[in-house]
Amino acid sequence: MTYLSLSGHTAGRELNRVRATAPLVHCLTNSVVTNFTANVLLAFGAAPAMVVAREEVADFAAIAGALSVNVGTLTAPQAEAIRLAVASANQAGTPWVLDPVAAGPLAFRTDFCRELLDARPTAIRGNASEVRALAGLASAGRGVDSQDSSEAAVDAARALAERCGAVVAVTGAVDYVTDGERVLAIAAGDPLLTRVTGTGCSLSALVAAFLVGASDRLIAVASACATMAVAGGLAADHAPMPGRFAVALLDQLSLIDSAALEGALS
Ligand SMILES: Nc1ncnc2c1ncn2[C@@H]1O[C@H](COP(=O)(O)OP(=O)(O)OP(=O)(O)O)[C@@H](O)[C@H]1O
Ligand SMILES: Cc1ncsc1CCO
Ligand SMILES: [Mg+2]
Repeated sequence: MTYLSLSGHTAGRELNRVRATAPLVHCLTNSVVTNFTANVLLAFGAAPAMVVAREEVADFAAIAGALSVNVGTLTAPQAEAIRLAVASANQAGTPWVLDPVAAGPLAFRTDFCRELLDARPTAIRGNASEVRALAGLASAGRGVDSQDSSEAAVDAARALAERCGAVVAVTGAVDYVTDGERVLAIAAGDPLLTRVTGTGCSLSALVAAFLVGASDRLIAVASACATMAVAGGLAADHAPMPGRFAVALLDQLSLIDSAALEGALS
């Protein structure tokens, strides 16, 4: 398969577009990464709000710019709140992102993710095993092959995107972002991004921010992925240990600009 590459110029234009509006992102995320996710959005220049009560989520999802849903520490009450938020987002035309943390081996969250796929997320952002698990659900036995390769992950992402009408980002050493037809590859980042909790989860919230007002959702999602990956690479240059890296990542998310993206992406 031929992958398209995201130009630094395009990603930089998207970055400027998002920063200029400081979009409000409603996050229903897991308890491990809630604080880090809020800090990632704030550092970049978006506005987070972790409104979680079932009594409030529907009202808030209708006025937020975007909604980010993450099942990492899913509980039955949170699932109920997510249902209400997603229904309200869909009714209001608010874009929403699904982060299917650990979908596959655990029945409760996997069944819930299946239900959420039927509610048609605007975008899905997960790692390879999560995307392959969801694609297995979505294809209902259509047989996404089981090799552990990035090609299999891209096949799974495309199958999932076709089935749901979502843009799917499958992240790892290289991020692949697809709408089922086009596939953009982003080769950036640093392995330290995997040594701190919540980089993927907070990227999903950043994806939500980039979807607000986007004219091309594939480009918007890919640009969010590029922003996190390039900021991660710059942070690793400054702080090559996990603790300092986590802090440096926030710093680089605040410093990153279109010139940095143009310099880092071919
Ligand atoms: N081996 C790697 N080298 C460089 N960058 C990586 C590598 N693995 C992941 N990344 C980057 O790390 C970020 C998070 O992606 P990852 O696939 O690890 O998410 P995740 O598994 O959902 O994370 P979490 O659930 O811990 O939040 C992305 O920006 C991705 O590009
Ligand atoms: C460590 C962990 N456990 C549940 S969610 C989470 C954060 C990474 O997704
Ligand atoms: Mg994750």
